[in-house]
Amino acid sequence: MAAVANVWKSVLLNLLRRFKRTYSSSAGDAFGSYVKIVEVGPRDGLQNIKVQFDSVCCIVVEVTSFVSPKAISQMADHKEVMTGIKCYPNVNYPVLTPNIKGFEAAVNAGAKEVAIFGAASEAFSWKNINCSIVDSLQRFEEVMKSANKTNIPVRG
Ligand SMILES: CC(C)(COP(=O)([O-])OP(=O)([O-])OC[C@H]1O[C@@H](n2cnc3c(N)ncnc32)[C@H](O)[C@@H]1OP(=O)([O-])[O-])[C@@H](O)C(=O)NCCC(=O)NCCSC(=O)C[C@@](C)(O)CC(=O)[O-]
Repeated sequence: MAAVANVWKSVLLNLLRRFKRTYSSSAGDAFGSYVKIVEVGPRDGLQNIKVQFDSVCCIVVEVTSFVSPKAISQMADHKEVMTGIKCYPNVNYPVLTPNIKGFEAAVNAGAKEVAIFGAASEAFSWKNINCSIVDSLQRFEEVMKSANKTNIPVRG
């Protein structure tokens, strides 16, 4: 959660800095260092779904990614986030693991479910996980073998 808040915070701060630069003459010191982040995903997302739900309960919350901090610095605190969250019964807390290194780190940090993520195009595969589709499938096979041995569910 901390990672998500950090990402939102940096996005909003960049927007505010740009807005301030553009309108600083009139805005003056209208902007302090305080930014309020309002997560509207559950409401904004659910209002677009026509089906009436009796009740909605998040039973799966994707927590973080065990990826290279050089690629996604916002996820560098994945171990702290994984070990720091309060886990509730009947809720799953999967994490992204693109390769065996990430999988092992995730399991060591207490993850009980992981997700691998590939690409439909070579271009996105290289952009997203810095390897070809074929290489990514070999990496995923390593994760799957280890996950099967340790009885860890994998979302693909
Ligand atoms: C995939 C890699 C790791 C390949 O990274 P790489 O550079 O191709 O691989 P590498 O083996 O050369 O590793 C480079 C450095 O990263 C380290 N490393 C290697 N693996 C890991 C790891 N797992 N965790 C932490 N560190 C790792 C590794 O140890 C090395 O460290 P160095 O020796 O240079 O100090 C890199 O390209 C990466 O992390 N990319 C970011 C992937 C990412 O987070 N993409 C966005 C995910 S969201 C998405 O795809 C959409 C989705 C999934 O949400 C949609 C949906 O939900 O379905």
